[in-house]
Amino acid sequence: MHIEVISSVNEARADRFTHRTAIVIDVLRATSTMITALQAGAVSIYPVETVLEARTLQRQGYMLAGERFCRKIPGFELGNSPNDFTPEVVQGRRIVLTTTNGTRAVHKAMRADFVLSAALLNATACAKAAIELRRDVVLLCAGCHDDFALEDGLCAGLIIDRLKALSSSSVGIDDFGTAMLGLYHSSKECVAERLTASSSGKRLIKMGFGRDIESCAQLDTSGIVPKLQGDMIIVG
Ligand SMILES: O=C(O)[C@H](CS(=O)(=O)O)OP(=O)(O)O
Ligand SMILES: [Mg+2]
Repeated sequence: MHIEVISSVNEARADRFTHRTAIVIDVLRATSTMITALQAGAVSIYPVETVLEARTLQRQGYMLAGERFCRKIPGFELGNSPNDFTPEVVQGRRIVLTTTNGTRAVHKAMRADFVLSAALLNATACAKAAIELRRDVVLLCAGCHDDFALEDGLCAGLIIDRLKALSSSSVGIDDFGTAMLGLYHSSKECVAERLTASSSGKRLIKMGFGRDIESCAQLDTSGIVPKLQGDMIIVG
């Protein structure tokens, strides 16, 4: 198995995904939110790039969720805080999600044979699912506004660590992936601190979303692996 890591959406050329399994990572907060929503019983998540597309789907019974500048979009039922996606709120619902980076990243990865969503919450489950799909793997760090985001790179390193431990075949890693594996190994005793000190973490704290960082910093608390099927993300 060969593993490549793409540092941000900006670097995500379509040809990097062909014949591969793509793992999209947006720890703060979109992919953590997707995992939490599906864990809480949401039926599906429809990732869209614009607020207008989301509003159009509201008439078809979708629950609208997402953020701009970290805050809930006016008229939407939910923002991008994983803690708001409780069973009471989302069980049985079809959700449309639009966020600044994460949902854009899912769209960039759509050329892949399979598209999975990962965060710290489901890293090991996601690595296992990727191994079962028997393709080379490309990890797409969503990043922030086209730049690399530390929390996504750290999670990529964690998933590479798990892929290496669990794969029965030999594993080759590109240079950026090797660097992210090193980042994970040097951070594993202080994951929450790394998230808090990251640019995205500082921004979320400033905006009053510090509690979300605590939730997103949990390792392997979920066995849910969101998987793209057509336009929808469902439990894989
Ligand atoms: O809602 C979030 O945490 C971010 C917003 S921003 O890019 O940090 O302003 O969006 P996401 O798509 O989850 O990275
Ligand atoms: Mg992010």
